[in-house]
Amino acid sequence: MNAKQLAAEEAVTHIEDGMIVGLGTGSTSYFAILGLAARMKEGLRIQAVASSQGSEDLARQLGIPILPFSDIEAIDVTIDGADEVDENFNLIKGGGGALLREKILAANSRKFIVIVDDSKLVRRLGAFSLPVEIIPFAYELTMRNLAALDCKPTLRSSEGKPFVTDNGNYIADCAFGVIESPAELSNRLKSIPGVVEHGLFVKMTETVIVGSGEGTIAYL
Ligand SMILES: O=C[C@H](O)[C@H](O)[C@H](O)COP(=O)(O)O
Repeated sequence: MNAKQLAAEEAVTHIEDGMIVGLGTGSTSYFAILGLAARMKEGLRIQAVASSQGSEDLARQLGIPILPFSDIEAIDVTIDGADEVDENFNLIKGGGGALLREKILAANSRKFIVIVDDSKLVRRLGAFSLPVEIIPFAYELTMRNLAALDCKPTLRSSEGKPFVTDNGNYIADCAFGVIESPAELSNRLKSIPGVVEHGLFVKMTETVIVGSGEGTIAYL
């Protein structure tokens, strides 16, 4: 079993009958969705909400019931991956472009479990370019304002065209280098008109499960 799958399958053991589960996005969350479906075959009863169309489609294919958001008050547990995790449990997310919906789910969850392989652990965030979701209107100006925060923004592209998120927006991948203060940068990013959301998750989780290539699982 690979490191991502190890972490994902451990996270799935936290899920109990009757829970509403938030489904993350990405290659690690993929294993969590598979693990939930496997536990449902053994009798677990859950309902889910998804952080991307891709995760929703996968869950439906596997028979996991998806609820409309109008039907829920809160999410019991969300399980999701991350691109970087620092020693204070701050995260960079959005490598797959799903950061906005992921952050909405995480912010509305009683428990947010982060699952990663050990390559994602860093002392300080920033080696991974920070994904920032921006609206397409005048995106060139928004990217100039991002650059003024002392980063190098690159418009994410896919097959020669701008990558478009599930929300119809663009992603600017911002190379900051070491991020000294994630909380301060978060506020500065959110004050730029045109920025919808960014991939810094500051103090949003208390549970990080790490799988390693050696087959071990650790709780941070
Ligand atoms: O937008 C994507 C998400 O934030 C992912 O959870 C993150 O990029 C980690 O992805 P993976 O599990 O594929 O490394």
